[in-house]
Amino acid sequence: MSETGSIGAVIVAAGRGERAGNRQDGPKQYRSIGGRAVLARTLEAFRNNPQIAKTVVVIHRDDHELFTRAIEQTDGPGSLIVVEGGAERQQSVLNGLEALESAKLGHVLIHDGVRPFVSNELIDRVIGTLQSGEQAALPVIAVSDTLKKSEAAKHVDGTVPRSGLYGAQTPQGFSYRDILDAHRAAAEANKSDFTDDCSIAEWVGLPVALIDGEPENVKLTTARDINVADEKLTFATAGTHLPDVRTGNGYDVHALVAGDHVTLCGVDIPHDHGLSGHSDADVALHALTDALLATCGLGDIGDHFPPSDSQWAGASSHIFLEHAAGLVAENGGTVMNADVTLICEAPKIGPHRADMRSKLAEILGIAVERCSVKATTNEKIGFIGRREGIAAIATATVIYRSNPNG
Ligand SMILES: Nc1ccn([C@@H]2O[C@H](COP(=O)(O)OP(=O)(O)OP(=O)(O)O)[C@@H](O)[C@H]2O)c(=O)n1
Ligand SMILES: C[C@](O)(CO)[C@H](O)COP(=O)(O)O
Repeated sequence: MSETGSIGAVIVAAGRGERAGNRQDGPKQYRSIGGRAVLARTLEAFRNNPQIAKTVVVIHRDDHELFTRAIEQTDGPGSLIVVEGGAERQQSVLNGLEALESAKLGHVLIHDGVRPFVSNELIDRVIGTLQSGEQAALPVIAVSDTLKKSEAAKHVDGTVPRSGLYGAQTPQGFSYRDILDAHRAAAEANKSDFTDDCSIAEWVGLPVALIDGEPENVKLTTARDINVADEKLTFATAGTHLPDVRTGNGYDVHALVAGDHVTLCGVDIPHDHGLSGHSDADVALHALTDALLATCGLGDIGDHFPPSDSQWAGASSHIFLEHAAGLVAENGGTVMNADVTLICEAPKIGPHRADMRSKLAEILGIAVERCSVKATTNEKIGFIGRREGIAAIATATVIYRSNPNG
């Protein structure tokens, strides 16, 4: 295909995701669904389509770090162009289109970074419509609910006939030059209230062809949308609706000795003592490793990493948890949740809880919502109460596609 006729994509991901709620792990496009960031999945969908020659992703200026982490969950950045977005979606799209100007595209597809379930067939359908001569292609779903109108959102003012009404999806496809000119004209006219790109095409008088959208191609807008997407992908990985659910628990304890920090759930915490014992003596990761191994009856951490083996002295305990998670996966298991309780008088766990949960999520490759870290003191009773040691109890739940021991 000649350079002039090639097809580009603009993926907008610079929004703040206000309706999904602000959270520590960033706006919705960086939340984990089925173990990978929403945006990583969306970008992969476009990368996997051989017809797309050039892709630009538009991100928020504060999100470079989050974006780098999301990209690590794909095959890498490749020739992806990254630009910063604006205050409104419309501005973000324009920035993305401008960044593609030197690519001499024939057509461009504009897509929401938060529609990760876009299928290859839908991308092909949009491209096919453009290649058949249409100037703009819009995937839609006919409205199927009865529509009510209400100004005050209290009582119904009337019923809107739904015939001829459609919900608009992305990717929306255009002749590159037409949509760039239309966006520039809208910016020049200070019109900034367009919620999709076809509205801008309509505003400049371009004909927009309707094509079939896909019900699965939802826009993740609310926290519920994200939870539903995570469940859908997690169950798809588990590959079953009659799950073989296994629960495992683990317990570990290590002595407090002279030192200046402890490592718990993979997080280094400054402390007036250190922990002694196997590897970095991270009781939490050791207990959780045992809990995971228990779900498939594969013994305990000592069987896999004997304390007598000097290669594990001082080792970082995430190696053990990763290994256990790998065995679970090899046996057809999907980790549904991990729960750790730390039992210690000090240090305080609360300030580190979020980092610990993120660390567990990262090691296990699951959403942070599926990881829990709790702490309790031992009410100054016994060896823990006397600050002689720290203990951890862990529970893991895993769904197996088939009997792991069968
Ligand atoms: N200034 C903006 C606003 C939105 N978007 C992107 O446009 C897509 C669809 O927007 P929406 O679902 O409305 O996302 P947000 O604007 O992030 O959500 P909210 O309105 O709840 O804050 C998202 O991929 C979002 O990241 C963008 O690139 N730049
Ligand atoms: C472009 C869009 O996805 C079409 O449905 C949608 O309009 C963008 O989301 P927003 O919530 O309107 O910003």
